[in-house]
Amino acid sequence: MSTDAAGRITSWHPNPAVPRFVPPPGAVDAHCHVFGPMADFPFSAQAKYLPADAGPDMLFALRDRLGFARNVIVQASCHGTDNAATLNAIARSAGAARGVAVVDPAITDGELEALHDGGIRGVRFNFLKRLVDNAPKDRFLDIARRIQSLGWHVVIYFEADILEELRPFLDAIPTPIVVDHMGRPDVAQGPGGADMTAFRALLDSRDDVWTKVTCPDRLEEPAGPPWDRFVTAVRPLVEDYPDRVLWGTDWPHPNMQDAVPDDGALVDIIPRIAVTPELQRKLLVTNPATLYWPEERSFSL
Ligand SMILES: O=C(O)c1cc(C(=O)O)oc(=O)c1
Repeated sequence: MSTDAAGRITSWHPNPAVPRFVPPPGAVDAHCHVFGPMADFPFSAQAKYLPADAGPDMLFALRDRLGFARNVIVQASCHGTDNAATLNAIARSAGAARGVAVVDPAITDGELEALHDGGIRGVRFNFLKRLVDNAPKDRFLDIARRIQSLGWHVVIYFEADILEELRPFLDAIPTPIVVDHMGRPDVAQGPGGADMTAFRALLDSRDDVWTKVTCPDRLEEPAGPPWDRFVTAVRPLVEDYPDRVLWGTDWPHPNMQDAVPDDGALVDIIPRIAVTPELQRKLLVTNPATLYWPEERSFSL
């Protein structure tokens, strides 16, 4: 555990390996965050963790080291509903990042449009009690209806044990849905286990539910490569839903300070879950472009 004198936590690897796998041109790290810097972008009073600074310069250096071209920056829970740090990182990316915001239900339509102008293309609903105090489904649904006209989607983070309870809420969301970290299945159950079976039922219920095949470090305990159980459980999902999967590092790995993953090793998982160049291109290039840079996709199709 790395905590400085001010109690601020470092949850990322100090010197990640350069991966052996070379991502295809235009590859997107579609799930990462920025923390601060705190002097410019203070953390929320409700934050459940107090991280050290992990700002845009560090994120873009990692992107280049890993061989990626773009980032999708997901507002981290420690920044609450103030998206300034995420917007700052997008603005500093020279067009190489877009983002997902967390918004207060009282947000105005004008404020949503300003987020769109700042590169936001979705809102995140977080149901993890260790990360947020409230997850008001009725107010989330209201937001989901209001973002429809912007062409955005909903990103949702929940754990496998509440999937069934969430189904009526999920079914009512009128926009595409992206599920963070596959709704945290127990990957030790294997590809046909109860958690993956329930998650596949959600994917099969409509064709606009997407997922991020991310976080072997979070989903496999004890954490650490080679993450064989993650690969065994997730590879069939990539093969069966090749047009609805996204991949990301999850850097700077909020709350992973006791077992920080090496981002280079995380990238080297990709060819084990997406085993052909075509699957890799969909996972890393065309799928994220469809959600985050749709104006480019309409030209290339
Ligand atoms: O599992 C987590 O602790 C976690 C936290 C956050 C966040 O704080 O936003 O985001 C993630 O994707 C995962």
